[in-house]
Amino acid sequence: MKATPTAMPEVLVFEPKVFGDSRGFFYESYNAREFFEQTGQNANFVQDNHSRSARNVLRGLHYQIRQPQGKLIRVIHGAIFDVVVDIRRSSPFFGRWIGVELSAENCRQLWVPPGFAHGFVVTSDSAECLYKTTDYWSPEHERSILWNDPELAIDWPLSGEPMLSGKDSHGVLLADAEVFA
Ligand SMILES: Cc1cn([C@H]2C[C@H](O)[C@@H](COP(=O)(O)OP(=O)(O)O[C@H]3O[C@H](C)C(=O)[C@H](O)[C@H]3O)O2)c(=O)[nH]c1=O
Repeated sequence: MKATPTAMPEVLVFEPKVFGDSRGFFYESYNAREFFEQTGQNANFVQDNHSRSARNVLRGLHYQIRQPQGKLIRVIHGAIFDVVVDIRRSSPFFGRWIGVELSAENCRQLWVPPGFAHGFVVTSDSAECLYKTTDYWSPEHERSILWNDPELAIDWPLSGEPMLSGKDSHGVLLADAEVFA
């Protein structure tokens, strides 16, 4: 598992070693020892999530203001443009975003530590995402930042208007959001 820092160095792209043969392929999708070696963190993942979305579905930008979740995201069908926003006021990257293509094809995974808002848009006909989280879902602590906040100016690869949940249609601007110290 090779880990590559992104423009926000705490956010890492993992590329697993994929063993292909005439039967298909095999790879370790998670290895706690390797995760620690690559991140220096003993992530205690407590929840696995699985979502499926159609093209142009945009989920996000979500975070939990309490019980913030670290997330290890991968795609097992289709492709997404995965976006992370640093919402830690003390960070030199506060208000900055990065986007990474995760797909069943590239087998890449994204490690998003606690302290970031997370979202993605589906760029294939459909996509299935699996992700581990380091804390439990806590709906009362869930917050949404508006996907098209002009201050963030995220360059979403959209083909037309995105398909949003009611919650995501009413996200708040970063300037008005509860953020981390
Ligand atoms: C997140 C979550 C949701 N739910 C229930 C609540 C709703 O009845 C249903 C759909 O929830 P929601 O519309 O919040 O799902 P997403 O829009 O995919 O939310 C996720 O999308 C972005 C990309 C994230 O990073 C988070 O993991 C998460 O916020 O699943 C649960 O039962 N457990 C959970 O952990």
